[in-house]
Amino acid sequence: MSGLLIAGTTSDAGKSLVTAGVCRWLARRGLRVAPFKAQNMSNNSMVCADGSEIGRAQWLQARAAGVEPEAAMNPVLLKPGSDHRSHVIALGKPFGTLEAGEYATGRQGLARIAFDTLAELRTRFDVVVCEGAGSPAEINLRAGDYVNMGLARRFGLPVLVVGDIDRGGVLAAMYGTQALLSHEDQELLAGWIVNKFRGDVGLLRPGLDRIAELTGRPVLGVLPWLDGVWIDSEDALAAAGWAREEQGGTLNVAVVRFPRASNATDVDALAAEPGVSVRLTADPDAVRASDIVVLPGSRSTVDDLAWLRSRGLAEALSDRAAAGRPVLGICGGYQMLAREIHDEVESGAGTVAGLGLLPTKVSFSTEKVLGRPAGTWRGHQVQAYEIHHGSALADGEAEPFLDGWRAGSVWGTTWHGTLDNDGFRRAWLTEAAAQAGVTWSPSPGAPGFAALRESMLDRLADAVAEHLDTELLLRLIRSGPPAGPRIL
Ligand SMILES: NC(=O)CC[C@H](N)C(=O)O
Repeated sequence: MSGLLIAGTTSDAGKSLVTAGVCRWLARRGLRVAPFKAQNMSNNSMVCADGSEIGRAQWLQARAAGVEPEAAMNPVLLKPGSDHRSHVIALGKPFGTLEAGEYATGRQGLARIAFDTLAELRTRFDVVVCEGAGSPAEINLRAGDYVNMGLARRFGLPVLVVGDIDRGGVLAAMYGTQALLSHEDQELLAGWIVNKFRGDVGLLRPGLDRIAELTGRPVLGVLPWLDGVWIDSEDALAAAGWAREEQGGTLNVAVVRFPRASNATDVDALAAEPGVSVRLTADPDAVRASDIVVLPGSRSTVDDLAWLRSRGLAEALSDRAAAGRPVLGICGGYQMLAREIHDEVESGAGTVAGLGLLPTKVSFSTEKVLGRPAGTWRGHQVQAYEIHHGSALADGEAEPFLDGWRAGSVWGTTWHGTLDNDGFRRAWLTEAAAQAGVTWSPSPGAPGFAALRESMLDRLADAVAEHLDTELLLRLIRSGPPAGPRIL
């Protein structure tokens, strides 16, 4: 079998979820499927069983495929720490930093790693479904590209391009994408998928027919907008799908929108809980008014702490703590709650004062901690993962809370993913709601979070089966790009 590359006309066209749906659809047919993204830029990541770190989306796609997530599925992960600098993870482990200007020179070695990894992965799986990044029409990046057409050229992969009709301009984006590609690259372009469609597909049909005619490429199908399919977003907070949905709960949770939020998928499980409304905010009044406030992880703890202060959010958090209203800090957010932070590693700032809401001191070490710890809280099992350089030590009296501490209404842990554990999440929410003076209890019979994720993956695979020309999809995967296609 050959494989496939799923690219997009834009970022956020839905490539990750379409890839997840295709992975599950192929797995249902009894094939051994692996997802692959040569290079991901994201601060939402996951720790695999072997201790390697990969992008959250590839972890989800591996789950969709029913295989164990591993470093090879996302050999290069760039985690932006600022607008100009990314922390590079290669094959699941720290690999230094890359300045924006260094991409051209720094990338060659990374391209080699990605190509070697895909070559090896292809020997172990029946099909590898590759996901592109951004858009292949970013021709300014073509020379060093190893994620989009550069990857497809190297492996002779047929490329399907996903267009986002919800954003508008999808026909122009499809045509324009092809027109901007070189002849060599157009030869690999095999067809189109229209994504996130709401309404009557009959109205769209003449446009689709015309685009197929003009481009000489078939439209494999139109995937509908799927409500409720949003968890495990690739972009930290910015694209959190639940932020776009009406939730209408009685327990209000505010999640502080750090500029460098990381692993913010932690709050997905709160947004999925019946009776809970989650909002992203940078507004001190919202932080004061909400029942519960979550400080998520951060790729740049000290910088995001300074941002917090500059926005008046630090004061709002202190007021909450003084009034006994709950605040939960997770990893970077937990570090900020400390009395003091010593960091010569991530920010190089030395010693800075923390918010002083937990009796802890944090110090950063060059050694990165990657792990999948487990524990219990009030008798509930908790499976978690951790990704950090900074560690907190107690500097006074507090009640143990997972690996961290609780002092009054302020809770903190380095562990991510704790809220995915149904028993723990519901017990903690009940206790935090009581601290906030709100009566909230879990809805009997509400699905667990893992079951919700599974049903989301099933809905994606069902949409692939129902709306795409799956015969053509299989033919492309087996036989590669079409022979002699039209070149614009
Ligand atoms: N995952 C996180 O929130 C990381 C926190 C912090 N940036 C650290 O590396 O320690």
